[in-house]
Amino acid sequence: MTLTPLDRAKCAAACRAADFVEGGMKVGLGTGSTAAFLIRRLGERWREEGLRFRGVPTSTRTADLAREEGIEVISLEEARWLDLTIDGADEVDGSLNLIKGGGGALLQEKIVATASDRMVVIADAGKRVETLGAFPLPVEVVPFGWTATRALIEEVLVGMDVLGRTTSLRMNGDMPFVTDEGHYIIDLHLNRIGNARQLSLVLNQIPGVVENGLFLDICDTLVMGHGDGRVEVHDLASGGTEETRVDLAEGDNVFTDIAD
Ligand SMILES: O=C(CO)[C@H](O)[C@H](O)COP(=O)(O)O
Repeated sequence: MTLTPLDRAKCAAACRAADFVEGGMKVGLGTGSTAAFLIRRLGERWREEGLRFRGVPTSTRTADLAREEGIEVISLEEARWLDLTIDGADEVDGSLNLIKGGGGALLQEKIVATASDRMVVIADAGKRVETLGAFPLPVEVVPFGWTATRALIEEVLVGMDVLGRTTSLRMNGDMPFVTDEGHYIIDLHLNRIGNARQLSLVLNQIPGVVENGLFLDICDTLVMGHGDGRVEVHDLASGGTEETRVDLAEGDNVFTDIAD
């Protein structure tokens, strides 16, 4: 099976980040295709190295995959606090601020990441941007009165430093997409977000808005993969960047399982 350079980049980042998990840790497990590579790799380490840790999933999809891999799954209520969360992202800027929620799991992802000593983001190099906003910003809303909530969101966007102002209700076929918590998602097509902090605060003040996909000052480390197996690890605290290469042969099973 031929794997795309994009899959290789995601897998390289995920395999490198899997090394951050140590025995006895409580680990937040992200959602999405990059996070799926991570969970496969952690499953390998569980079986082959006897690595034992407890995973807190950020979605039912991730919980199912982690259990399939034989990883011990606990809830955030049981864990209370986590050593580490590893998750994907839709966009990452130079300060490691993020847009997340492309997979619709932003609420659990934000709660889990915020309840962690360290958040590590795994991403292919295409996710790196100068300024956030080309990827539509997901906003999770309560279904009750969602059209009124959407109108209020569109109203506040008028005063914001953004380029685009259209919004769309995320769909799943003919029906609205429903999150694990039973909410809807409104995607904001902003193109460029000039002041992410202000936008995040204003959005979360609108009644009916549960949370938005801006993750500001939450990510500590970015592990960015390239299609040739190169991986850059950017650490915010030290300001340092380390470059390594992941032996992709090592991740072959991980690749195949996901690609299938
Ligand atoms: O935020 C997310 C899910 O809500 C994902 O982490 C984000 O969408 C990236 O996904 P992928 O790794 O598939 O590109």
